[in-house]
Amino acid sequence: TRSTRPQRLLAAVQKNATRGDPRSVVRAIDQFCRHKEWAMNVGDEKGCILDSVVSEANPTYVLELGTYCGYSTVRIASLLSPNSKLITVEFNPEYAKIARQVIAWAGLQDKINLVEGASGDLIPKMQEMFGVKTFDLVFLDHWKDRYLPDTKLMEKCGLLRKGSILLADNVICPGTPDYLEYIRNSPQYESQYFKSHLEYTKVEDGLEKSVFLG
Ligand SMILES: Nc1ncnc2c1ncn2[C@@H]1O[C@H](/C=C/CNC(=O)c2cc([N+](=O)[O-])cc(O)c2O)[C@@H](O)[C@H]1O
Ligand SMILES: [Mg+2]
Repeated sequence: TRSTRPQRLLAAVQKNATRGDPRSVVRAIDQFCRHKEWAMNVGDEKGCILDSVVSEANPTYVLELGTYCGYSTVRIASLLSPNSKLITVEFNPEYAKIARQVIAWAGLQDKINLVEGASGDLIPKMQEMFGVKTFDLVFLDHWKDRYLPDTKLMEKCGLLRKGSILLADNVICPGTPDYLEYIRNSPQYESQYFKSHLEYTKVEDGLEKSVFLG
């Protein structure tokens, strides 16, 4: 049977990227998506904004919601300091299988915990499963109608501390109107919009960075 797009993306990584070199993995995926087949990675333009937020936060514990093929997983983990951890959540086993191989090719499997399942089920178990108390940074990039419920769930489970950063992809395209409305009007968050473009296109999109005030 015909291969899937994630399988072709992985093949492009294995063909064009150097084992153990995360930046070459990121570059190989961006080349593939820009010149061969579009895919819903955060991409190179928004990726630079992601890099600056991660570097500035210098987080010890990171949570990513929606691994897909592991592009942003690798991009974030490549910037983390030695004893920090990225936990990434993915409920599609096919995508998880591809992402594990992309992460392994980048040589980042020791920094990353990919856990298969639905965010709504796993968020309440983060403390017991991984010994996490709170997350310093959360990257939201899963189904857009899950951003708000999962943010409220993280608040309820005490996974956010004063200064925790939420960084949300696609707040314009495809758009997360209920999340934006909540987070921009809540006295518990200080938000900032980083205008950019939908990955590999000229369509407007952007990232919303929100600091939890506790
Ligand atoms: N509750 C949940 N728990 C665990 N994993 C979950 C989940 N909901 C979704 N996922 C996973 O997260 C990814 C979904 C991303 C949706 N992004 C998108 O739909 C998307 C679309 C466009 N676009 O259409 O241009 C551009 C983008 O940057 C996008 O992120 C998939 O890998 C999916 O399996
Ligand atoms: Mg996205």
